[in-house]
Amino acid sequence: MESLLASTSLRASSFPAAAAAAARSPVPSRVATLATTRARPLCCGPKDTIEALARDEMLNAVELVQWENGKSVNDIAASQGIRIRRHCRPNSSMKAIEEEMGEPRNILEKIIWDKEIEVAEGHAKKPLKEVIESAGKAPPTRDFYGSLKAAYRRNGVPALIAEVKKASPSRGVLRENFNPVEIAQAYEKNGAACLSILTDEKYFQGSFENLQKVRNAGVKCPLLCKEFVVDKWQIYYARSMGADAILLIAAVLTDLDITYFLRICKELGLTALIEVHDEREMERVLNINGVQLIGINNRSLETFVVDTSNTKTLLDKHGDIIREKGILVVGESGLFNPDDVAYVQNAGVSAVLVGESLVKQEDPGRAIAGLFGKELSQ
Ligand SMILES: O=C(O)c1ccccc1NCC(=O)[C@H](O)[C@H](O)COP(=O)(O)O
Repeated sequence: MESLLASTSLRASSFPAAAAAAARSPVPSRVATLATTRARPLCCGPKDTIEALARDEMLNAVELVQWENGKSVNDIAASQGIRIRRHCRPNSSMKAIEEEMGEPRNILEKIIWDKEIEVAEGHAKKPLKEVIESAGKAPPTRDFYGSLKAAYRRNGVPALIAEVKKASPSRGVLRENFNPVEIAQAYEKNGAACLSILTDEKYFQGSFENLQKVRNAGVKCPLLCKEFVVDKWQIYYARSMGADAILLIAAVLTDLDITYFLRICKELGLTALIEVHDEREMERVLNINGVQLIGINNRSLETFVVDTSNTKTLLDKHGDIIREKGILVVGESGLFNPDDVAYVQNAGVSAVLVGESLVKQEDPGRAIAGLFGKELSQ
């Protein structure tokens, strides 16, 4: 493949802000050679991302240089501490991919590799242009962020994002008799501020149809599409199926991906919940403009280890800057009782995302009062 920047003539010199930044950049000699560099082929790359961000001068000079020099997506990701690799071969068989790259190193990487193939199939069935049109015709979004803020103020305990979750890779099937609409309605009736609907089929037995069904059943709580986003197609698709918010996982997405996806979310009126698990991811995300909502996952998606002290550790270190920026924090995973909720509330979260401990109960709606030690008002 020819270099993206070479083929689209997106060079620092074409973009005044990038060129100015280049002048200040610590790598002036490399920048100076931009116009003449014959770039190596890219392994793959979010072509549209680079084009759109370069057009709007949102790329800095260093990023441009990286692309111009043919750094692959995986090189750029690794330079940001991202351990999850992309295979970037969505039309190949998994066998061929594994022959080249070895087996996925952990469950998250496995999910992402399957997702790359699944998204390419989605594109083939419903091209991006069509999905964008459908997203444009969807009923307006409801305010996910505002709903969390209001519920926290109203109840004095973290606002609840209740998860409609049938199964998970770490726990297997959580609920045999699974009716997503009934569960969603029970959550809403019992004070959930927002709902999270898992849409991954292979690992969570969820679906985009579940999201659509819940939306069409008249549930008023804003809905988070809980998906493993690797491509903008999924964001438009989620909106077209009724999502009000979408999850973006920092362990998977580069800073550039997050920046670009945030821009798409803004255009669509979607709230983005940016999920972090460790120090490095938190630092990266706090340096990205436009972040409103950060989820701290207590579960490592690579090892499945759940540790609620993760929320406290990250907030002890970054709480001040988070409050200064007006960012809301969601404590995610492994919350089972009022003590767990109080612990993450004291650490500084304004909301919690809870699946297993609710969905496993016979009456998931009634389980909410058990989780908080009191009834929540709607
Ligand atoms: O839940 C898993 O096993 C899992 C595995 C790999 C990637 C993601 C996974 N879960 C997503 C979540 O983070 C949770 O569904 C969510 O935070 C709720 O957690 P819980 O209350 O512990 O069900």
